[in-house]
Amino acid sequence: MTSYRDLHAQQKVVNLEIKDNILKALDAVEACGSYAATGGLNYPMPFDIHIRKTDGVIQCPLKGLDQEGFKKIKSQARKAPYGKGSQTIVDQKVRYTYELDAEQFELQPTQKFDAWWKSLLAKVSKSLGVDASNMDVHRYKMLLYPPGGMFKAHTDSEKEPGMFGTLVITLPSRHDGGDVVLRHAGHKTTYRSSDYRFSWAAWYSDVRHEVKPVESGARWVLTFNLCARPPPVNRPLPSTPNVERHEAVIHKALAAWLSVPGSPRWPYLIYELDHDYTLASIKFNTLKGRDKVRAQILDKLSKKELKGKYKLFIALLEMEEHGDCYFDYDHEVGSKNRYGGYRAPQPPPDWHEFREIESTRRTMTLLDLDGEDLDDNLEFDSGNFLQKTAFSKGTKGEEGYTGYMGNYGPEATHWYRTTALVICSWSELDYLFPAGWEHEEEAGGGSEESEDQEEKQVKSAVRAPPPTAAVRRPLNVRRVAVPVAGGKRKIVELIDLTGDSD
Ligand SMILES: O=C(O)CCC(=O)C(=O)O
Ligand SMILES: [Fe+2]
Repeated sequence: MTSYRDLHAQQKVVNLEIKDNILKALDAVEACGSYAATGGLNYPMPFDIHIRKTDGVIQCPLKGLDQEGFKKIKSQARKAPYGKGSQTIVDQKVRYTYELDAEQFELQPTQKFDAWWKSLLAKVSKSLGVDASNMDVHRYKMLLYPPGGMFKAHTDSEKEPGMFGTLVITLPSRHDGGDVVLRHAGHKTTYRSSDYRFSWAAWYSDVRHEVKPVESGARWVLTFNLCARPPPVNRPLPSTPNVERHEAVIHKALAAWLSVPGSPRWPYLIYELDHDYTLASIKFNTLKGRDKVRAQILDKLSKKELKGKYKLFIALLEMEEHGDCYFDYDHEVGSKNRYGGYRAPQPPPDWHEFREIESTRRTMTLLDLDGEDLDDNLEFDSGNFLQKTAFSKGTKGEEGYTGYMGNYGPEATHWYRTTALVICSWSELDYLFPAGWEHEEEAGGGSEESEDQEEKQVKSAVRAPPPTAAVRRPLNVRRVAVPVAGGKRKIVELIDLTGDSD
């Protein structure tokens, strides 16, 4: 007969397997890029633009397009058509923008152009998950959107052999509206070119996208065809990442975890992100590359197929290690040298190894995907990390050090920080919020919702009252070791009063 102990041990093995499968499923997302990517560019631009005319050239105003510049460019342009079946037609209700062909204008590079272009293409190819050395980029059109200018939802046709995507560079011209909304496999990305002076966006050709009407000003862009090099004959073109396949694998792995009956399963799981984010930048819509794809998949599953089963958070986590450390008396207190002279104490090194450690792990901030800051300073268990070594990415953290104090040996504190996604089972949210939490229960089940409804979805109000036992401290505290009398060091807390402290 199997004993309770054996059963327990078996369950533990099953649970470890479940955890491992979730880790593998999330790590696998690493293999693919995003279906679309966007980013800002540093001004000034490393090129000038000339528009060719029969009787000369128009030098484009790159400080920002004004009325006069707009008129000049428009005078050389035509209304852009769009493809309808095998025809191209002009219909202002579907597409309203002016266009110039690649032959009508010239980019005149400055000295910095080559390095700039290389680094831009590296960003584009990395975010789309394409090998940069196999990508050619061909200038295609200059587009000018007047107020009211727009382009209804469409996918891009293959403008030349090997084309698999589009790159857009938005040139300096003030405008409101004109957002490009990109949708793929139930996911949505918005490229708000009006937020930048100079910026880029890229997407795979099969990604459905629309340019929302420009409300004021003019939107001025260059478009480029992203092509596979050399044009493949029997080789498939780079294509949109198979987000659905990843989604299915992650769904299965999470469902296995969520269906384990109660304890001893992990009530919440922590997945360390690829990139580092600061308190200011840690938000769902500022996640980068694969972090974003992972968060999008987990978010979608939590709202659809696994609705009501788990809640997703983004967190900035801190591990604090405190303890006695090894001490070199002669080094830090000073000593006599062999000629009877005195050797002055040396400043302690920046980093000390511990003899014994006590460690605690806390959240510095915990946000839901709407950016709502739910709490900080919640203790968490590193056993919930999916990665085998938590805080693995970081190099050495920060150290606070108290030197030799007569009766006491030297002590040090090390702090490490990392950012992570926290996936918490709905029924066990109180493990994460031990002092209790209030929420509007999210209905279980996996009903499909329309995109509009989804956007309007009422925020689930998870509120964690301050933990009673935990000491709350301001978020933007930095602890540093400062020298004090006698060549010693003391840990002080520096509080940045300019930022928002909790
Ligand atoms: O204006 C843009 O950013 C995109 C234009 C576009 O979708 C296209 O030319 O196919
Ligand atoms: Fe397009």
